[in-house]
Amino acid sequence: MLGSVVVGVGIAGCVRMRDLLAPLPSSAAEKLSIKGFVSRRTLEDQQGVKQITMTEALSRSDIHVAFICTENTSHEESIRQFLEAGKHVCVEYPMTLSYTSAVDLWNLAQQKGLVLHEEHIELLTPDFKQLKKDISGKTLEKGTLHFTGGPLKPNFGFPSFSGIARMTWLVDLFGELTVTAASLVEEKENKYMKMTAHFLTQQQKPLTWIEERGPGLGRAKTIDFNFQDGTITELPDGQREPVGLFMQDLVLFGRKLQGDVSAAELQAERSRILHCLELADRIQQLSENAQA
Ligand SMILES: NC(=O)C1=CN([C@@H]2O[C@H](COP(=O)(O)OP(=O)(O)OC[C@H]3O[C@@H](n4cnc5c(N)ncnc54)[C@H](OP(=O)(O)O)[C@@H]3O)[C@@H](O)[C@H]2O)C=CC1
Ligand SMILES: C=CC1=C(C)/C(=C/c2[nH]c(/C=C3N=C(/C=C4\NC(=O)C(C)=C4C=C)C(C)=C\3CCC(=O)O)c(CCC(=O)O)c2C)NC1=O
Repeated sequence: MLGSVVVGVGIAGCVRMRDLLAPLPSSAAEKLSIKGFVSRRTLEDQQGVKQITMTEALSRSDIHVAFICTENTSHEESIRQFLEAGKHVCVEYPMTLSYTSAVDLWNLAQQKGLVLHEEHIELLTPDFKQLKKDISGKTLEKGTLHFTGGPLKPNFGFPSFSGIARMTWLVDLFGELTVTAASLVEEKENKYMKMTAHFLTQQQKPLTWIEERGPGLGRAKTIDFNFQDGTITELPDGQREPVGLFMQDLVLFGRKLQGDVSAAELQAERSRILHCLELADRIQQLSENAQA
């Protein structure tokens, strides 16, 4: 059994605790058990799980794994502390708020022989799985992905990082991208922002990603993908699955801990994650240059 700690008790942290308390039967997630949670607040027991201090989490020999579920600005430091302490890490996306720090952390994990896993539930949704099937074999001419949502709390970072799930969709569907232009419109007083990023695929086809957040905007994605033989403007309704998204991710993490994921698969995932973080960095630079 691998004793685990959940760091940060928000939406994601609570779901992690729920799933660790009732892992999918006969799956790799059953290898994990929860020993406690860490919070910067003083909290009562959560779902029967006890609060422990960060020092305890880092030093206890029966704790082998940390789930980092805090807001994005604090991921990097927590990941580093747990890796240094010899613990495996599962972090909610985005891993960090810069490409170089992610490379550093990944090297550290490798040196220490530890698993560093970044959650990507957006790739596990039924809609995405169906979209990927529908698109397979088609040749893209141009496309747009427009995300809207409510304002984020502070400390989630630049929108190309907080919204990396949308870019991960594009990269998973269409391959490696190059950023050609990016801009950010921000009305801080209205809690409104709109980021626009333009990409080219390796086949030199244009893709646009819009990340828009503001009060009253519902969480939604609109797509407009033009292919040589037709257009997809609606997300397909995928087949609902009995296993929740975070549980599917937990099973994948568990399989990595057991050494059940092939080196090729690990390498492909790592390349995709680092590529997306590099694009996020580039989008931030271009947007900030445009504003200066
Ligand atoms: N929500 C989702 O569906 C998904 C979230 N993620 C990622 O998960 C991470 C965390 O996101 P999410 O859980 O949504 O964020 P939350 O805002 O719910 O929680 C973030 C942190 O804020 C603190 N916090 C939570 N509630 C309160 C409160 N009432 N008062 C004061 N502090 C509070 C907690 O830290 P502490 O306990 O230390 O105070 C918590 O870890 C992010 O990296 C995000 O990108 C990724 C995919 C999906
Ligand atoms: C109701 C309020 C609500 C909040 C505060 C919320 C927060 C929230 N959802 C996220 C992603 C996500 N959230 C979900 C899904 C959910 N997440 C949920 O909390 C719920 C109830 C669902 C319902 C199915 C998915 C699938 C993602 C992955 C990102 C994506 O698909 O774009 C993220 C990570 C950043 C991002 O990609 O936008 C945050 C902070 N989601 C919400 O729905």
